[in-house]
Amino acid sequence: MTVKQSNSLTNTSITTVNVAVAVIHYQNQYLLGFRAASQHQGNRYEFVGGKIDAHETAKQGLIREVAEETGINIANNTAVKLGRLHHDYGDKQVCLQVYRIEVTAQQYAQYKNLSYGLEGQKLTWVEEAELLAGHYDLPAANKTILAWLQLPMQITVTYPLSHFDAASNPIAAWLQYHHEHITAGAWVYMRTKAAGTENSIKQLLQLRTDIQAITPDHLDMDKADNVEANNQIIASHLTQTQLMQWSSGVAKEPMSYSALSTSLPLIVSCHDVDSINAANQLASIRLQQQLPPVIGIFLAPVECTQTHPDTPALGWEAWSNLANLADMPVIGLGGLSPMMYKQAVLHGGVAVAGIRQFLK
Ligand SMILES: Nc1nc2c([nH]c(=O)n2[C@H]2C[C@H](O)[C@@H](COP(=O)(O)OP(=O)(O)OP(=O)(O)O)O2)c(=O)[nH]1
Repeated sequence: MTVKQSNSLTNTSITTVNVAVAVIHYQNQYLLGFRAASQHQGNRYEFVGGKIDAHETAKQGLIREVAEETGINIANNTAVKLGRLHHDYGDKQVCLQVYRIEVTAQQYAQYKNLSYGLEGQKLTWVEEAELLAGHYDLPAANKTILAWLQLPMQITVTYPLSHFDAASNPIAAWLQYHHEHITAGAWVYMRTKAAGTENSIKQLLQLRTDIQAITPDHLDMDKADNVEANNQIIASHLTQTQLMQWSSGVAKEPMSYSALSTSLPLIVSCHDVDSINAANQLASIRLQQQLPPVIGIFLAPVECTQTHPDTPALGWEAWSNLANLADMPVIGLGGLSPMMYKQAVLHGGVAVAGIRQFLK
């Protein structure tokens, strides 16, 4: 069933098909369907899903479609909102409302040998690493979903350089501390909160080739002495202030697109409704311009923190309401520990991040 939606970017009325998409997995096994040749985007793999009926919410459509196509009842599973994305296929415009659902061990045991769905379509469980490496031919819109799925369950944030002000050489102290205390294989947001730290970040990446980095958007990593470490940099980060500056620039001159990283996916920080709306606008423009997507937002502070004692905490309920507004995966930040991952998921998040409790 189709719905009319107003596209705020072009201000024209277009017909968009709202689709519920279920990224169903059990640990690192993901369920894919195969679209029949006669269907739109036929002969491609897909996540289970289909059109949301006019009387349904996205989650109701998701539960119905999964049951109709596979027989799996996900009504009692947690559906984690990954995001919403518009895609123009030329012959059809879709708005995919994407959720990740981990089935239970019992459900997996019951359905792991399922090779055909209830509508006669082929179904297959595939390895996460192969799916994310692009080994399965999915519709073009799914490229963004795969980028979202790369996000880990937890992200470490570095201490700012100022934390080491008492040391005789704060930069050396920052480097040594993080060299020793970052956990193996971590994703690390390199928040030094200081200019001219490109080389320190690069040195840390050379010392810790096992980690992946999110670097501040204003840092020009190409300026670092040698840039081999760049393949460890997987995203660029925008503060809420940078995001709002970008947004007001676009409001003044709608056709302008300022020089945010065009080579890397973005992760942005948000604290309120206005910044989430700006992040959604940024994500939408990047999709239209076929630039690497906004893969997540840090939504903070969930709880009070030592680093920002004067900033009032949102609390999980307000955090959850804000997280719902975001068109991309949401990462909890502020006073959290890795143990709070499950709580974040129950409130609509995909990951947790922090400094102290994420370092060893
Ligand atoms: N199910 C699903 N659809 C996707 C994915 N990616 C993507 O671009 N799409 C598009 C393809 C289709 O244009 C649209 C889904 O519509 P559909 O035709 O499968 O919906 P439906 O099951 O209600 O279909 P039908 O019975 O009316 O044929 O969304 C995906 O991963 N899963």
